[in-house]
Amino acid sequence: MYGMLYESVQHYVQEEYGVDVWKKVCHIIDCKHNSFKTHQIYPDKLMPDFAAALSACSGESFDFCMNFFGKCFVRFFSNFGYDKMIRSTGRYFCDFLQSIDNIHLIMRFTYPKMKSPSMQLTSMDDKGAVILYRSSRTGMSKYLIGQMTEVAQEFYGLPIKAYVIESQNDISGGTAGPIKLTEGPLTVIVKYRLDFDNSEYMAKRVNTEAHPSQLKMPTVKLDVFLDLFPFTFVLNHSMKITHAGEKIVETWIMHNPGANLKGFIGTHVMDLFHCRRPKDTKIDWDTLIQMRAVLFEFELIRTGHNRDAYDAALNMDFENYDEMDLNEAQSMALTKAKEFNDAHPADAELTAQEDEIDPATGERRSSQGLKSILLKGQMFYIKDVDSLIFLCSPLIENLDELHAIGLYLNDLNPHGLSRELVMAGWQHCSKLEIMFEKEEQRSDELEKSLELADSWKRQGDDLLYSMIPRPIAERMRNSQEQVCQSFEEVSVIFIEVLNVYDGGLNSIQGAMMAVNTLNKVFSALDEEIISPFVYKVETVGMVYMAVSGAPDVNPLHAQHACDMALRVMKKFDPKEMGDVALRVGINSGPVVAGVVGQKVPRYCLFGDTVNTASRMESSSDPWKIQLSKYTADKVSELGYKVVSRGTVKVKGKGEMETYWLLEGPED
Ligand code: HEM
Ligand SMILES: Nc1nc2c(ncn2[C@@H]2O[C@H](COP(=O)(O)OP(=O)(O)OP(=O)(O)O)[C@@H](O)[C@H]2O)c(=O)[nH]1
Repeated sequence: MYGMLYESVQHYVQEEYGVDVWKKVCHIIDCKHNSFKTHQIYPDKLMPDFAAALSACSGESFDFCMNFFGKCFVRFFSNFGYDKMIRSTGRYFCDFLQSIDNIHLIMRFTYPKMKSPSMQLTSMDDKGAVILYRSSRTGMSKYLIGQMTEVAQEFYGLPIKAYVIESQNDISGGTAGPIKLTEGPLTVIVKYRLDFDNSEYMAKRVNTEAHPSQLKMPTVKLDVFLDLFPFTFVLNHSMKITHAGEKIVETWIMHNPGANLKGFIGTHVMDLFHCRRPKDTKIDWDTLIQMRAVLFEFELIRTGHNRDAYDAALNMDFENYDEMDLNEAQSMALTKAKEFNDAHPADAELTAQEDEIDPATGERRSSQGLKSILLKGQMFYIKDVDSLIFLCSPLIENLDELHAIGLYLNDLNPHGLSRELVMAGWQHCSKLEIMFEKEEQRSDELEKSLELADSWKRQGDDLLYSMIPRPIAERMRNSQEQVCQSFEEVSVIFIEVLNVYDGGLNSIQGAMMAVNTLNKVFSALDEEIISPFVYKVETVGMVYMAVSGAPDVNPLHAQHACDMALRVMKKFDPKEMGDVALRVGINSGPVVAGVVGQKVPRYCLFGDTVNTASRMESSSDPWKIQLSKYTADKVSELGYKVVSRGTVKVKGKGEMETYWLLEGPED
């Protein structure tokens, strides 16, 4: 179903129930769409699913929610100016009720893949009317009640009471069944009674029927009608075609090469046509008499198509002909007809061919993959001949379709609007195509720039998170607050790379070498940073600083710091490092952490714990891990092997008892 219907639901649920309820509804049905595009098609089942979810959130019934959604749609489509179209259907609500089908028909250019429902006004009286609704969707019957109620109130100031009097295949509640194109559409039929004050409209109708001008008109010969409407046909009580306009007969011959020219007149209408709209209508005298106010669409059944064959067939009698007299085109027509009948023996008697609906486009496609002609019009009863005449025009959307049917503009009656429709459709389509292409291009460009923005954002985030821990950065982004946090206890690790710079080489070469070595070692250390257990704080010169227990509080910070130090030592083989060596120091204790600086902001740690950890490193030995007593005590209880180094004179700290970390509990 087109996104416009879901846009209206999202808009008004948010407006009337709040954004949080809408989010909850989407969460309940696991709807991933943040918004809906008007002209994009979404699954039908979303509508009843939204209703069921809103019913669960609001406590209203499912039917109430579907009814509410129908009202939302009517309020919403005014944004597109469609309200003008509703108001222009007629003075009275009944005029509107007779035009709903036509509204959808007109909309088919804007919504080319629409599978719209059909609605017929089957009877009316002073106190209201009866509407017959047909759809290939289940679960929408209360949606329509909401729409009709809102249109009556909004556009006609008319309170109505609408209720279902009969229904087939409709389910209120639960999820709409999918439209099963392969097994033929599931047909939902619902008959509604609409109670409202219809007396004024009925009074007006009576006047119209008895209007003096109607009574004085002289009778008109049927041929005049058939000239004025060359695609028209006349039906008798048994639904056989008794008369027909010349263009419809010509088109029928063209589309049915080899058919008996006399096969059109006298044949049952349903042997020659499919009734496309209203869907699944029983074609018999009583029904058509009742539905004279309804717009019908009949599609000509075709068994093939060949313009030349048509020309030839026009001048030959397939019943009796002499092979010798045939001209080239006629023998081709004959051959074509024979080939076709041989290839389609079942179709030879012109049985109705089940044209598929192409699921992708929703278009009518006959077996030859070409379009069939669609006639749209109304049934009128002609008392003088006690027959029904189907006054119609071909519904042709554009020049391509006109050609595909084998017709020309001159075949269309000039006084009708068919020609304008074709040209407008063609211009409209070509304009629409241009607009759609532009729109498509714009949305592709938008898609690309969004992707680019996304990747820049990711790169920016990666850069930011390399300077500031992600949770801190997100806190700062959300609240713009300056982040400064104290931690009761963390473990700070300092690792220094010794003898990187070889003074023997000239300064540039030596520096290049140093940078390469440093980069290799620091990258290897980066691999041992396992978030959220250990966080890299910074590198200053040859010194690499990390912390466990901040920004993510972690009671096992001492173990994680020691584990990282032990992993680092195992990562390097002193024999392969030449003069280069590593020296590690760890200390635990309280720190304050915060982001400092506007340009290139840094996440820094402050406090004596840091200074002491640095001293543990600077007073350590190459390839050794020196722990403060506090850290050593914490980890030795957990199986880590430490050995006292005795007391060490530490700058700024005086005499300190320190420990070497030898191995972890698993080593
Ligand atoms: C005037 C503007 C209108 C527009 C542009 C419009 C357009 C549409 C569209 C695009 C759909 C979705 C069909 C699909 O995706 O296959 C739809 C469905 C529907 N429309 Fe309209 N419509 C309009 C007026 C109305 C009115 C006034 C009514 C009834 C009072 C109505 C009754 C329905 C119903 C019941 C459906 C649900 C589909 C179904 O039951 O199968 N529409 N319409
Ligand atoms: N990389 C790094 N080193 C730090 C940090 N805080 C303290 N240190 C080092 O820890 C050592 C001890 O710091 P302090 O006790 O303040 O001594 P200082 O007088 O500032 O520094 P010295 O000149 O080394 O004595 C110093 O070598 C500092 O450079 C820090 O946030 N990052």
